[in-house]
Amino acid sequence: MAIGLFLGLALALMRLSGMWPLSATSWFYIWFMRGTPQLLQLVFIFDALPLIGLRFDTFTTAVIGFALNEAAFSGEIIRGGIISVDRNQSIAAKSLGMGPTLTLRRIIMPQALRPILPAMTNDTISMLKLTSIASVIFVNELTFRAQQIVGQNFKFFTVFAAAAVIYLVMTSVISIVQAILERRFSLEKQPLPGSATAMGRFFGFRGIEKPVAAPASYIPASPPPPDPDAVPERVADTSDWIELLAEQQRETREHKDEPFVVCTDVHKSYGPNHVLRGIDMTVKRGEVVTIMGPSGSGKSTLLRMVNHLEAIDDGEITVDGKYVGYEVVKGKLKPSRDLSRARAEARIGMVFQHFNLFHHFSALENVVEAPIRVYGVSKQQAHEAARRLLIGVGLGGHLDHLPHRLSGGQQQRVAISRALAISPKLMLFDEPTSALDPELVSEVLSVIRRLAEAGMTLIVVTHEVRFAKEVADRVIFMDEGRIVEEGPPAQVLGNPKEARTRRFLQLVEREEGTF
Ligand SMILES: Nc1ncnc2c1ncn2[C@@H]1O[C@H](COP(=O)(O)OP(=O)(O)OP(=O)(O)O)[C@@H](O)[C@H]1O
Repeated sequence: MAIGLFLGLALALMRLSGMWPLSATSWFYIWFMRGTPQLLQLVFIFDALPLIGLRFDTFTTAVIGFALNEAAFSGEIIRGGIISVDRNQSIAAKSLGMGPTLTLRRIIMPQALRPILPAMTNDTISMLKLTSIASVIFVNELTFRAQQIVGQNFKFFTVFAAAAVIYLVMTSVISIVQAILERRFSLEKQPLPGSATAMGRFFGFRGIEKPVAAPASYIPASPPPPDPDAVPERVADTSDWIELLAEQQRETREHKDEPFVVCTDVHKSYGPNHVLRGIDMTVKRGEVVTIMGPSGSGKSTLLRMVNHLEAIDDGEITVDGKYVGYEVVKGKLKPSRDLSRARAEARIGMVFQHFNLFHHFSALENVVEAPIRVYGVSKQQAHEAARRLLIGVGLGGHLDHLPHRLSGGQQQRVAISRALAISPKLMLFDEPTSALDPELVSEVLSVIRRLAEAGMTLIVVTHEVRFAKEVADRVIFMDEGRIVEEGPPAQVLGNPKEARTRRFLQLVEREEGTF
């Protein structure tokens, strides 16, 4: 079973890899093993392989046969689990500089295990019962042995009932392991009332579900335990936090107004769709730039290319004088071999429209993950900094809450804290408020406003005209993959030169009222 699972994981990863020889080999193996009777496979290993000098005893034959067969089925179950995890989870991990193995181990597999476990348990139980067919190669397994005993004493009912009880015990053990693992990887880490008994878990019923109150243990004991009542829901007084950020931005202040993000003639296509058509953009150190434009104009694509979440087709982008994820080889730009490391070194924080928090981690765990795993910060230091950041954005009472127990505005504030925890030199915001209810928008915007006050370099894709007027140093308006107009907010938003900008602003004004 264990061998089958291990091989199954390898087959699933091979099928999902972008390399077609691996993917095709895995596909062929799965197709063949699932398409041929297991009985034939056992007979083949036992009778045909000796012809080429591979001779195994009956027990080893059974182990190999079942493991190879199990690998094909578990491979597909594991692949199904992996692809069921939202793609945005790995995009968020990438943006934090996490490499493929770390992302698979820490982010994807713990979430994939939830759908994998029930299917895998079914499969294991089926396999266990199927072991009876090993008797054809004279493996002395349970059913075969029962038949032999019945042949001697003719007590059909007693002997077969005993065999059934032994099977039931074995399959029950597997079901209990499943229940324990499901609980371990459940998003409901806190015990659910009505489902806390082992019997309840075993049989899969939950009793009467009641709303779960946050247990007292939500508030960590040290350092300073924040009182949930004392931390208001609005963004807390963050002088301490702002000081920390302002301290981090010292270099920014010393070199203020130097070019920091430089995009030169950047092009990007998705198939025939030419999304970016020659973008030239410079963002200075400490500058706050908002990018606006109609849907599909390429704003998010441009943002994702700054930290190399998307590759550039033509042109170049530098951040702090360096290419992110490219190296110059013989005068030409080549993708870096270690892209995750390049992203991590660039220290670019990114906040997404749909937050992309890691669903299986609490708010605090979301924030400490990259500092500990990617940047090697000690656990204690990372936890202290994360608490400080989360308290700073008014979430001191929610440190141990999983994302689905937080409102959209709270989730976005965790996402901002997570990006800030890597001490970014640049923050990218991709429509950070467009998935939020109107009353939650201001709590997120006020955090971004504070980052601007701390002197951080920010590029914010947003349609919040009032926010852009108040906070941005410059507004860039994009349409059809080009920059149509850029300048100070008062000019671009108050008195746009281009008819296209005017039309867009009129539409936004109509939707959101006067700004
Ligand atoms: N991964 C992708 N594969 C294929 N096409 C894509 C991909 N990402 C974006 N596009 C396409 O590129 C174009 C620009 O998308 P992008 O998300 O950058 O626009 P946007 O201006 O940010 O729009 P919105 O405000 O709606 O998010 C769209 O036509 C979109 O369908």
